Amino acid sequence: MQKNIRNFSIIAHIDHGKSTLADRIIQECGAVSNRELSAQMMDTMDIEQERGITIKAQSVRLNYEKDGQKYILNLIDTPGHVDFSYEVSRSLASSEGALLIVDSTQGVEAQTIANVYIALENDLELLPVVNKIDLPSADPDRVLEETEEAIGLDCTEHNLISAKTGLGVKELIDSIVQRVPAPNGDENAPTKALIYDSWFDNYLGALALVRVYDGSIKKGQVLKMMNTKVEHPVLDLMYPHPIKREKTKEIKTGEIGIVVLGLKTLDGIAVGDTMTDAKNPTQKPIGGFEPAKPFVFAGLYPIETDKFEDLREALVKLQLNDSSISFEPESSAALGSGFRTGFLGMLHMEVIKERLEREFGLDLIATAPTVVYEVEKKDGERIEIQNPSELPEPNYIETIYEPYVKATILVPDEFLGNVIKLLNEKRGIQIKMDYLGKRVLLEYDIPMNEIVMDFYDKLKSTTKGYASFDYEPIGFRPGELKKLDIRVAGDIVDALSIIVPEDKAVSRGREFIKALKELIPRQLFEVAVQASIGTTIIARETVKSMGKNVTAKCYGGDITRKRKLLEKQKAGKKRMKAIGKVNVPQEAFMAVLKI
Ligand SMILES: Nc1nc2c(ncn2[C@@H]2O[C@H](COP(=O)(O)OP(=O)(O)OP(=O)(O)O)[C@@H](O)[C@H]2O)c(=O)[nH]1
Repeated sequence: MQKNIRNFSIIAHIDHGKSTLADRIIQECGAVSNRELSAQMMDTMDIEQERGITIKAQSVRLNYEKDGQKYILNLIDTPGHVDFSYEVSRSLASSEGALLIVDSTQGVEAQTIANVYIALENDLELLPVVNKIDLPSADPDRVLEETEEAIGLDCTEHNLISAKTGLGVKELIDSIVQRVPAPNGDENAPTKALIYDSWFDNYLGALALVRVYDGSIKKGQVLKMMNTKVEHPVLDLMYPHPIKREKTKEIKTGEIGIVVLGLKTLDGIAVGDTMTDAKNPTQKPIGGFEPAKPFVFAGLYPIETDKFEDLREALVKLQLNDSSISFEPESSAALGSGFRTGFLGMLHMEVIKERLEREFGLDLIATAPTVVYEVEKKDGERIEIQNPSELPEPNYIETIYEPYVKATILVPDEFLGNVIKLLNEKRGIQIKMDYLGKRVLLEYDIPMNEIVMDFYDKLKSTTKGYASFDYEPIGFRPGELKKLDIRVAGDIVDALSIIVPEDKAVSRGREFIKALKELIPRQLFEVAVQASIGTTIIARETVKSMGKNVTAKCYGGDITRKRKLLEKQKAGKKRMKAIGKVNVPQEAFMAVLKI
């Protein structure tokens, strides 16, 4: 019965307590015994637990009884980080309501606002929930007032809770039952279901987590993915649960469930696609499908050149789990053979690199991340550039387009000057500036390239950690851009090339090679480090030679000490990549992030 189903998500700024609340609701509904209750059940991946962040959306089906009526509560946890905003939007599209969690010691933050926009686009009923009221510094009145002001949401009806102690959580569940609308799909229409998450299970193969809008999904039914056109019979159906999934023969209208298709890869099971009956398809798919698109690219190279095939195998395996990664072989004169790999954002890139090293035992060099540029050539052709070294010669280029984002920033007014200065340095364009009590809400359009560098760190350090930040891609705009090359000992190191705004080329080139000079260890000879645009050298530094022999200062006397020094020198080399005659450490490839 649809009238007794409630589908809801939890949205919040990072660390405001989503996962803690999800655990508490699960416990309150008796879905796990106390023995099974381990902290942060909803965050299941190792790296998620270690970093305390939610990467993949998790869902759970719960039973709840109120006034003698039995309800099914489907809780949809959403990823908390900006890199995964597309998953947030699909999770929200699967719900009728959302709990808007605000930390009573912090107040509304950038991500709260960004997520509310997505929720409102999806017409969700928003329930304001003020969390962490057990803390002495909690100020729920101020936080509620701020929520009304920043979001324009009527907060007369709200819940005050402590997800940690459980205070107010039962009342919150009652509010969910009362206020979140029941789904109202057409039970007799052809099957129509939204895939809002998909992943790979070693035993079961590809799994799709779906929300059924119309009709139902039955075991044995042949389903068709409307966008990718993949058709496949349903092998099994399950209800999602963090510990034990329950099998079912049918996922009915308005419900969520896991579809087992027995496919060996995730190909064709795309988040955002619509599933329907292959023989009796629905007329229109659920709107707004866009394939997850990598925004940030970097080269990944094995330090030992014979590990190239191992790296390929590892990437293939990871892609089974995470279809948003893309990779293509590339070769660099400096680094040898590797892969140009695409990620959803910087955090995603770090997580994948860490998993490759940890789970597959690979030692990798990663080049500096870059965004995707679009180049319109003089002959009219438009090409995509994922690697700065591929930029065509200037005389072939008509216009270079770069991706922009809409950045939302909340900052205490005492730091406003610092933040505006930083945004100007990063070529930001102010769209909006509003006061919220003693804090300021800023909206800026800003080139994405400026924020994949160390924008977030700089923002944090210039505001003593008080600013919060979120962003959303808004498309490409033309830019006055140039390729900056780095030469080490006279040779261009392709893996160090970057694309820079023309009017900042000289200053950034200078800073870049200054940083490189510090990172490239002294060699047996003097090494020139230069920045150039085309054939023009715009800056130069010299790494002084260390003299002929590290053992020279031992005067030939102490032979053990001499051997130790030579061994140390040898070990030091291993973590380096030899470029021509010069050994360059991993840090040098990330030096660009510091400028
Ligand atoms: N004192 C107190 N601490 C809380 C409460 N709720 C959550 N916390 C703590 O706040 C921190 C963040 O909570 P999480 O549940 O991990 O936050 P989250 O929003 O899920 O974070 P992401 O998954 O990374 O987006 C943890 O250390 C929790 O223990 C609360 O009601 N009271």
